[in-house]
Amino acid sequence: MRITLLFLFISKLLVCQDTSHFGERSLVVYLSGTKNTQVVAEMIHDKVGGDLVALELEIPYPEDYDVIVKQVSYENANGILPTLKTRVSLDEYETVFIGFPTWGMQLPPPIKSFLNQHDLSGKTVIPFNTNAGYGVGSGFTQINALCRDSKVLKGISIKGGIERDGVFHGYKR
Ligand SMILES: Cc1cc2nc3c(=O)[nH]c(=O)nc-3n(C[C@H](O)[C@H](O)[C@H](O)COP(=O)(O)O)c2cc1C
Repeated sequence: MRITLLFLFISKLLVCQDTSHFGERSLVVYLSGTKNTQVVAEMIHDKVGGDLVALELEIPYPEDYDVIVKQVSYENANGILPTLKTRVSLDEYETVFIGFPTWGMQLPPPIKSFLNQHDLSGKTVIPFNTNAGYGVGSGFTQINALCRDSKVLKGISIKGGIERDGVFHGYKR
């Protein structure tokens, strides 16, 4: 059932786009703590090809949900951009799909790090999101603001796990 819904979701995402130029020059880059966003990223990658990259941090977030929430809140309040372990060269890509979970009703700090460190100007950016049922929050608006010189297409958001309540569709931290 869940897989069927995800297929419908990906189809909807791609039907909304002009897919004629997707292919070897596409990148699907994502952040995922408990694999919900990862599953969606893998499905998009299966459809469009190109490369698939998971963002990893130099210092991973702690295991405990409440501790992560506090850390993320502190990072957001103080403009802290966590250091990424993952290095990506975007030169060869025309289209970049960017996947992220909603954290504190906004973009997770590691996605802000990625957008801060990479030049996406002139590229087509397609955001996608999973969340616990409260939606993408300001995530897509923030992507638009951080990718002013890109062509940002309409993103799609889907309900994933509810980590706060111990509901995991991917895996438990
Ligand atoms: C630090 C943190 C903050 C979160 N904040 C929200 C939120 O504000 N709204 C929401 O709907 N879900 C929130 N979630 C839940 C995740 O968005 C949801 O479980 C998502 O599917 C996780 O994706 P992932 O498995 O790819 O990490 C939060 C999760 C974490 C870890």
